[in-house]
Amino acid sequence: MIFPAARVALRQAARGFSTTSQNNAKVAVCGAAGGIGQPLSLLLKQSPLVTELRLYDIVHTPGVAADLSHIDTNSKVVGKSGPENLEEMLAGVDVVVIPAGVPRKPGMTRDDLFNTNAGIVRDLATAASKVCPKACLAIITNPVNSAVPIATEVLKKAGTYDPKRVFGVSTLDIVRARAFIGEAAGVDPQKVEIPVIGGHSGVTIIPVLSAVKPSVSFPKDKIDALTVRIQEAGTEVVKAKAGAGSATLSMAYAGARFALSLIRGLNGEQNVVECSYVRSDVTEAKYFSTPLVLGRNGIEKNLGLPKLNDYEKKLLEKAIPELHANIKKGEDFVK
Ligand SMILES: NC(=O)c1ccc[n+]([C@@H]2O[C@H](COP(=O)([O-])OP(=O)(O)OC[C@H]3O[C@@H](n4cnc5c(N)ncnc54)[C@H](O)[C@@H]3O)[C@@H](O)[C@H]2O)c1
Ligand SMILES: O=C(O)C[C@H](O)C(=O)O
Repeated sequence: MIFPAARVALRQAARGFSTTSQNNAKVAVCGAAGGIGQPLSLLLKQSPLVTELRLYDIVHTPGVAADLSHIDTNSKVVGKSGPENLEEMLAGVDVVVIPAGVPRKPGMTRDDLFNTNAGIVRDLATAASKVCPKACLAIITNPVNSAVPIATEVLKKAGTYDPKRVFGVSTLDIVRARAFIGEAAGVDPQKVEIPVIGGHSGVTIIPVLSAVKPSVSFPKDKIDALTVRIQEAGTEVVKAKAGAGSATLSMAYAGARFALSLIRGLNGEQNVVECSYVRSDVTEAKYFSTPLVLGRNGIEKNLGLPKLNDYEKKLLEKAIPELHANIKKGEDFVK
């Protein structure tokens, strides 16, 4: 028996190209000179799926671009600073990755970043709506739970909104869950599969430990500890960095994984699945992260809620009011 994905690959091979050889993606990174932006750009520069990398920041971007452009991979790198160059950097790109904005310091919540970062996301989405209206937006900037509604409202006003193309990047929650579960269960984290659903802050982060593959069974106290650690992992890093910012390297890894998955989907590769915080009717919350099949138009299919046990249903109940409040705050900012 030939599986559907294999059948597609065979058909494409017969037509003279493979699913991964259509590497013609133009990617813009906004916030490219920052703690996340620099290593994220490095990882994208290393990928054969990226043919052009456009780097934008309010400072230092030409230097980062000059540095990266000396790497011997087959992609062009350009970088410009300052709002007067933003539209040029975004024009016609396929994917815009946004790690622009301030990070947390110890004692702050992600929501405390709203006042500074909301305007940054609004302005970047406004520029994208003008010069790359078909691009997929991957928003890393916190608070993600409010930033995605902000970008959505901006694009709606501009008449360019496509819910299949606006993503809040929650991939770091998956990456962390795999690392912590791998460590706890004594298995290779790369072999661990787990959906982390909901949003990207505290109680809105819902690791579905009952769905872990390969199946592992943890006692109740371990499930509690793992759940809280995954929910509070960002704060763990903020505390450890002691005022020098939040996760940057693991976020760059996660951001690159998500951006490259988007490109693989856009290229027509089959069965590319990632969890991401998107417009959703899966729960009462207008935006919610669930596993998504990525394809030529962004979201190909929302795979919906995984089966939840009673413990996970309680986590979901706790997450919804917080998500409602975060979403409303983002929407109200643009209205
Ligand atoms: N989604 C996640 O899982 C996740 C993980 C880690 C961090 N974050 C968030 O990512 C953001 C960036 O974190 P960081 O550690 O890279 O911060 P950073 O301060 O090191 O870098 C941010 C960069 O954004 C730039 N910037 C500021 N205003 C801009 C604008 N208007 N246009 C373009 N660039 C602009 C700054 O000049 C800076 O270079 C923060 O909001 C942080 O909370 C999200
Ligand atoms: O915790 C933060 O402020 C950054 C990010 O959202 C994270 O999860 O590491």
